[in-house]
Amino acid sequence: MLTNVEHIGIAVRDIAASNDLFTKLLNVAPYKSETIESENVTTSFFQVNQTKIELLEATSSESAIARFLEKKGEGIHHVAFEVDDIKAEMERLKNEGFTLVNEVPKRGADNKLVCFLHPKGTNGVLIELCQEIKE
Ligand SMILES: CC[C@@H](C(=O)O)C(=O)SCCNC(=O)CCNC(=O)[C@H](O)C(C)(C)COP(=O)(O)OP(=O)(O)OC[C@H]1O[C@@H](n2cnc3c(N)ncnc32)[C@H](O)[C@@H]1OP(=O)(O)O
Ligand SMILES: [Co+2]
Repeated sequence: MLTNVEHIGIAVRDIAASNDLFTKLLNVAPYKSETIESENVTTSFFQVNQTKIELLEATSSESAIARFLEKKGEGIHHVAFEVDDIKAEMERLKNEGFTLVNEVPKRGADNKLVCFLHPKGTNGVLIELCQEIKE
């Protein structure tokens, strides 16, 4: 089951400058900054009541964020929904005809397992599913 909008991902060119901008905008500092080598991104997270803003800067030209910035420029990159059982949701959505970008959940930022749905099948919006890792 999809529970809530866990975060909104925003692609930025300069995460240090955007951290300052969003700190002023939201009147709160980021609670976390994390580089995810497997995704070639550096992230920072701001808590806004029940949801979060994730800023994403590319660390390599191979990054999905670098390609997005080149084609579309800075802006909203994805919407992430929290799920209680990511494998069950992936199976359900696949059976509904959605295209999973990754067939196996992968480790994302902020202690989550994540899966993406291709934007070509979701009205042009990249959707992320994420489930908290309980250790
Ligand atoms: C930090 C971890 C994690 C978290 O825990 O929160 C993250 O959020 S990581 C975020 C970065 N990682 C990803 O986005 C991984 C998933 N995305 C992908 O694998 C790829 O971006 C893609 C969706 C499969 C597309 O890549 P690719 O097939 O290599 O081709 P293009 O980059 O050329 O794009 C093809 C096509 O799709 C459009 N597109 C791409 N990204 C988006 C997007 N975010 N929103 C909307 N549309 C998007 C792109 O414009 C191309 O369209 P056309 O030019 O019309 O063909
Ligand atoms: Co994300």
